[in-house]
Amino acid sequence: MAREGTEHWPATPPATALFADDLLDGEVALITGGGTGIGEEIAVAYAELGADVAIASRNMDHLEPVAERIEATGQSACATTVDVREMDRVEEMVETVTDELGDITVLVNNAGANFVTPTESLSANGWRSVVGTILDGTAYCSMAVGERMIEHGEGGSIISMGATNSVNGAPYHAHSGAGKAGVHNLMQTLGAEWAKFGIRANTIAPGIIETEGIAGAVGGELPEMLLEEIHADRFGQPADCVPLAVFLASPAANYVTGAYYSADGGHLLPNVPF
Ligand SMILES: CCCCCCCCC/C=C/C(=O)SCCNC(=O)CCNC(=O)[C@H](O)C(C)(C)COP(=O)(O)OP(=O)(O)OC[C@H]1O[C@@H](n2cnc3c(N)ncnc32)[C@H](O)[C@@H]1OP(=O)(O)O
Ligand SMILES: NC(=O)C1=CN([C@@H]2O[C@H](COP(=O)(O)OP(=O)(O)OC[C@H]3O[C@@H](n4cnc5c(N)ncnc54)[C@H](OP(=O)(O)O)[C@@H]3O)[C@@H](O)[C@H]2O)C=CC1
Repeated sequence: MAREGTEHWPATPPATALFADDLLDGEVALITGGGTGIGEEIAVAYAELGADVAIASRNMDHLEPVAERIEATGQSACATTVDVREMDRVEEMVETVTDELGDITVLVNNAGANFVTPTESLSANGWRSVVGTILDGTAYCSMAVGERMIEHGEGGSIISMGATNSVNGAPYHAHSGAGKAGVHNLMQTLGAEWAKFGIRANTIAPGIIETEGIAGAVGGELPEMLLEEIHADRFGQPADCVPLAVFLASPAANYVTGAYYSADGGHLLPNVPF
């Protein structure tokens, strides 16, 4: 099933082959959900490019092996548990990371949740569990880290994982689509409000990326028929999302805020002439 690359749509090379190896020297990055999938790939890439990296999620079993991968690059790591749906846990996380690694300069709101279900079968608790993680979690982490960035006075970069499902509706994952649309709007708001503090806020919107998380969300393997909608004729891999996350964390994006970048192999583009 995995399609890492095809003749016309080869695999995205590792960050070390694309960027200067000191690009993120001096940065302290916090990546929520950094123990699995896309977040893990971003965490390791940031460390390989010189950042100290903190990762946080509910389950320490996910985090410890990734912290070891970060340390193997020679950078410092911090692994700490958090449920991003709870503001007091988020505040504790930010305190722990700041104590261990110093002031956070890059926040990646990557923790996510989804499952596929008809909306008429979606319970209030099901809605809350997903929207709480995606939208409340992104807001709480951005507010807690943003407050520190403002106090510290040296700006920073906030990067949130959106999704292409935020654009044209999200049949059978209404909670996710609505939450991700809110995430993009929130990044635009913060980009506007916090520009005066030198804080940039941007959204990356993956298409369909092969991870254990999405397999769980769709209840098994991704159906092959979905490829008919993807011009690249392959599903994405976590590595396909990394270059945008590196770019947005780096000085290359010093004039970029409120932006929305998709990494979706053309999933959002129409494939019929009418
Ligand atoms: C087709 C093409 C697509 C193509 C899809 C393309 C999508 C691209 C966009 C985004 C993709 C991704 O994010 S992929 C990444 C996904 N990653 C993850 O989901 C990882 C984290 N997930 C989780 O922790 C869990 O799966 C999740 C349920 C979301 C939260 O767990 P919690 O322990 O907080 O919650 P729980 O107590 O288990 O459940 C809370 C409520 O949700 C309900 N619930 C849980 N799973 C349910 C399910 N499958 N169907 C109905 N309802 C469900 C429960 O019954 C509860 O409601 P009550 O019974 O009423 O109490
Ligand atoms: N894969 C895809 O096709 C797409 C993914 N995305 C988005 O990209 C991001 C990464 O997705 P992907 O790598 O596939 O998914 P994963 O399921 O691998 O990653 C989600 C991560 O979030 C953490 N997490 C979930 N809920 C919480 C919570 N309440 N508090 C703290 N951490 C939490 C999980 O760790 P733990 O269980 O330890 O808490 C896990 O590490 C998500 O925001 C997702 O919505 C967007 C579009 C498509």
